[in-house]
Amino acid sequence: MDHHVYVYTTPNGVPQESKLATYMNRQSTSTPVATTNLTQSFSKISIGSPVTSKKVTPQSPEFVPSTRIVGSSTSASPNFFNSFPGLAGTTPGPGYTRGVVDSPHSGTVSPHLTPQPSPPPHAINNCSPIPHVALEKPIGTVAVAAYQENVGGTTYFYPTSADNSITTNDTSVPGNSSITSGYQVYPGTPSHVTALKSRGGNSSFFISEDTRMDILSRNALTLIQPDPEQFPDLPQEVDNYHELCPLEPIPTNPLQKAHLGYQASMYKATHVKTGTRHCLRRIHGFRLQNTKCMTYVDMWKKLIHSNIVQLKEVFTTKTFGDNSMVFVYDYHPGSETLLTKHFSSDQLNGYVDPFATDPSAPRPYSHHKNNILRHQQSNKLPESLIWNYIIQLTSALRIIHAAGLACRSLDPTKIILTVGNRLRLSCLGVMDVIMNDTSTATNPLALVQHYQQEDLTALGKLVLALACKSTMAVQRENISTALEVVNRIYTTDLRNLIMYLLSQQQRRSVTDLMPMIGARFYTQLDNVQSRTDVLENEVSKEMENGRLFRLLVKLGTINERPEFNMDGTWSETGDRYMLKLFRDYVFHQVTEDGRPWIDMAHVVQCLNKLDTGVPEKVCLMSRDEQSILVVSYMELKHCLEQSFDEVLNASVATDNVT
Ligand SMILES: Nc1ncnc2c1ncn2[C@@H]1O[C@H](COP(=O)(O)OP(=O)(O)OP(=O)(O)O)[C@@H](O)[C@H]1O
Repeated sequence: MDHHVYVYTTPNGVPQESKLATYMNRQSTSTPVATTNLTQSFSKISIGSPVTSKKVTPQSPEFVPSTRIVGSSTSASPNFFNSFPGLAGTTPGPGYTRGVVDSPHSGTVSPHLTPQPSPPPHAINNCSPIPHVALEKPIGTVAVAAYQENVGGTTYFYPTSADNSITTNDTSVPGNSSITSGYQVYPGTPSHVTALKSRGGNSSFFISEDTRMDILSRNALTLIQPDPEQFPDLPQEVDNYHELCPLEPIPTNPLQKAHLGYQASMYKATHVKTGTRHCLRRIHGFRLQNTKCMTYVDMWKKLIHSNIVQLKEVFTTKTFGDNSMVFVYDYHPGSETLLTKHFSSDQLNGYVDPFATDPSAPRPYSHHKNNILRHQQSNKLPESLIWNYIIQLTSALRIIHAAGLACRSLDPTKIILTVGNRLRLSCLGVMDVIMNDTSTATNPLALVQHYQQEDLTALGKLVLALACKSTMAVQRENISTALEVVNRIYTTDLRNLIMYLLSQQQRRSVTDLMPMIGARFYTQLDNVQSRTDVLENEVSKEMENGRLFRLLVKLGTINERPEFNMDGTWSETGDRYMLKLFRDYVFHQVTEDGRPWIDMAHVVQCLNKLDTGVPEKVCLMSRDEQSILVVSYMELKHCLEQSFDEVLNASVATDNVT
C-alpha cells in the first residue's frame, strides 16, 4: 500500500484522526505567548544555521517535497540524512522550515536513522546560542500558528510566527562581540583540574569513583539502623532524639571508666523535628549538681570551626534507666579516632609498639634504644602528615583559646578523622560540665589559662606520640628516648616545636607556634585549595546531571502516560506526540542493521538543547518511518513545559480534592 496516497487524501492534507492533526489543532488554537524576552535576547548573535522568516514558495530551491523525503525513509536502509545532505545532522539547512505531514499509522518499531557521530566537544559547547532565561519557566516565545500549503497534492506545514525570526541571542557583554556557549552543558574538566588528576581529579562526566564511594559509604552509615535483637534495651526516644544507634559497644563493665570515673557511650541519633543526624555522647550515672557550668556549654555551642565537632546542646535524662548527661554533637559519619588510625596494634602488618617492650628486661639499654630507632625508621609517619595534623589542631586550639575556653581533652581517643585527613576535636565541653570546677573557682580566668597551658602540653605529647607512633612514648621514662628518636628521624623544626610545647618554664601560646609552622601553612593551603578545585569540578558535573535529571522527570511524566483526565490517548496526541517522537529520536535510534544506537553525547546534547529551547530544528520521524516532523527545540520545550504544567496542575487539583 502506498502510505502517501492515504496521507494526502483529506482536503487539508491531514487525516483528521491523525496525531499530527491533533498537533496542528493545538498550533492553530494556541495563544501566542510573550515573545519579548527571548527574541530580544536572541537579537544580536547569529548562529550557524539562521532560520529565515521568508515565506517558503514552491519555487524555493530548498523546498523539497515531502513525498521524496518520506519515500526515501521507507526503504530498508533509509539513510535519510545521507540522501539529503542538506539535512545531515540534527540541524536542517537554512530556510528549512516546513513540517511534513504525519501518517496515521503508528508503528511500534524504532525509526531507522543513520546515527550521526557524537557531537564533537566544541559542537556541544558552542552549537547554538543560549537564551538566558530561567530554565524552569515555560519558554515565552513560541507563537506557533500553523501555515499550510498544498503544492502539487503535497501539503506542507510550517510555522508562520516569531519562531522563524529568532536567530540570535545576546548573551554577551555589551560591546563584546563574542558568542557565548549555546546552551548549558558541562564543558569538560578544566585544565588546572586535569593537572591535579593524579591527586584525585577525574575526567568522566560523572562524579569520580573515589568521591562516589566515600559519599555512598557515609550515606549508608548515616542511614544505618541497629538490630533491635542485638540492642533490646535501646530507648525508642531520648529527649528530642530517636533512632538511636550505638557507635561503639555499650560498656557493661562498671570498671570500664572513660570520663573521669564515669562510663560513657556514643550513639548516632535523629532529631525528631529536623530529621538531622547527631552524635550523642552519654555520660552514665551523672547527676548535675550545679548549673553554672551551663555558661560554658553556651560558649561551646557558639564555637564553629572546621576542626571541631560542634556542641549542639546538653541535657539530662532518665530514659536510659539512670541519670545520664547527654552531649549532642554534629555527626560525622565514617570517623575514626586518631588512636585507631595510628596507634592501634596491627597484627597483620606485625606492628607492635616498640616502647611497650619492658625496659627493665635483662638487655642493655642501648640495645633497646636501637631497636626502637630501627623500628621507627621503617614505620614512621610522613612528616608532612604530622605537620598537617599540627596545623589543624593548632587552628582549632587558636579559636578555642581565643574564645576563653580550653579543650581539656586533647587525647588520641577524642580526636576524630574523616576522609582527606580532616581532623576534628570531638569531646568539647564535657570536662567543663563533669569537673564543674570552672564554675566554682574563685578566679575562673586563671583556671582557664591553666587549662589552656595544659592543652599545649597535651599537644606536645600528642605530636611526640605521633612521631614515635606510640602512646607509650610520652610516658615519663620514655620521653628522652622518644625525643632522641624524633631528633634522628625528623627535622629540627618538629623537635623544636615538641620541646617548646613540653617545656613548663615559660608561658606558652598557640600563636607562638605559627612561626614554627612557617611556610608549611602555604603547603597546607595549596593542598586544600587544590582539593576544592577538584571537588568544585565534581559539583559542576553533578549540577548538569541534576538539571538533566529534572528534565527527564518531566519527559517521563508525559511520555507513555496511560491516560490523563480520562483521555487514554493524551500522551499520544497533540504536543505529547511530538515529545514521544523526540524521545524516540533521543533514545531509541537504531543502526541500519537494527542494532540499538547508543551515544551518550547525542543524548546529552539533545537534552541540553531541549532544556534551553534553542531555535535549532530537529527532524523527528514517526515510528512507521512514513513521516517526518521538523520542529525546533524551542517548540519542543514549549510542548514539554505546557504538557508538564497540565499534569502538575491536575495533580494539585486532585490533591485538593483528596
Ligand atoms: N561526632 C562524631 N561523629 C561520628 N562519630 C563519632 C563522633 N565522635 C566520635 N565518634 C566515633 O564514636 C566512637 C567512639 O568515640 P569515643 O570518643 O568514645 O572514642 P573511644 O575511643 O571509644 O573513647 P573512650 O574510650 O573514651 O570511650 C569512635 O569510633 C569515634 O570515631
